[in-house]
Amino acid sequence: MNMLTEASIEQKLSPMKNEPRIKMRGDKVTVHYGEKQALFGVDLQIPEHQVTALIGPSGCGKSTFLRCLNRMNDTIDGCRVGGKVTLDQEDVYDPKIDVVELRARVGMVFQKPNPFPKSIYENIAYGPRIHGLTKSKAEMDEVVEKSLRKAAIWDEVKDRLSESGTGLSGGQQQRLCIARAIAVSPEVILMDEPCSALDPIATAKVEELIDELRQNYTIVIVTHSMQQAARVSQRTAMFHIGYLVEEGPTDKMFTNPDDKRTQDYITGRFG
Ligand SMILES: Nc1ncnc2c1ncn2[C@@H]1O[C@H](COP(=O)(O)OP(=O)(O)OP(=O)(O)O)[C@@H](O)[C@H]1O
Repeated sequence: MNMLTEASIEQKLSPMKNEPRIKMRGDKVTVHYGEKQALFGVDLQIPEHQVTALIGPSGCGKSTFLRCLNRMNDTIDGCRVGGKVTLDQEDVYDPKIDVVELRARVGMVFQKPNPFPKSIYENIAYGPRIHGLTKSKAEMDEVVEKSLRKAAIWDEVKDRLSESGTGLSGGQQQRLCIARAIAVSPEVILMDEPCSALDPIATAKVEELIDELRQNYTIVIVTHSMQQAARVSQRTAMFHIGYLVEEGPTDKMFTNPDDKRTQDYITGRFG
């Protein structure tokens, strides 16, 4: 009889050494908006504790795919998602899934900073409060401070926590929104062109922050900036008219892509 040793079982079950664990996975993902099909059978793995950049010409389906990962497409009338999306191997479209809890585990930062018209403190405290994550004012103070520190904005706002979040600069507002996403202890953070409304200095700060955040979180970012994808991501996925063209390590995608469409896009020949 062929006896499997403990070591060989371990080898079969665990991923190859140095290979990151796969945090999320899209399997033959399709999306329709009414009659119009926007995604065609997208297979994409999102490795844990890495930044995955989604690139491709306007309208190719990057944001649509991003929104499949935390079911934000559910909020769009007439939008239907097919195929499978998993988070830690759990089907996120399973009817048993609590969507509010899913969106706390898979948080989102949008293109335009969108703080609530409330104090800086309340912007952060709101999520932990509705999810019942803290038991006392002292605990909440700690969550607020930690989240703002992790989003690299604590020093700029610590003396004005009761002032409105909307009074901050655009770059500060975006870091506030990142702090708000962090406050509910997400595992994955989705970012849809998070720097497109920011100036180069604020952009550099947010990019630096993304790099620090990946130690604790898995990040998926949609970006139109090839320089940004190259600077912040470890993996890049190239989309074109609803199809995933190719994906791989960012340095390979930018120096030696397999597909001519990727080559043309990253060198600015189309898009
Ligand atoms: N709410 C919607 N209703 C109908 N069609 C939509 C909707 N959102 C997106 N689409 C269509 O789906 C396709 C993919 O759009 P999506 O926004 O995902 O592309 P994108 O690659 O993120 O584009 P961009 O880079 O311009 O933001 C496009 O043809 C778009 O017109």
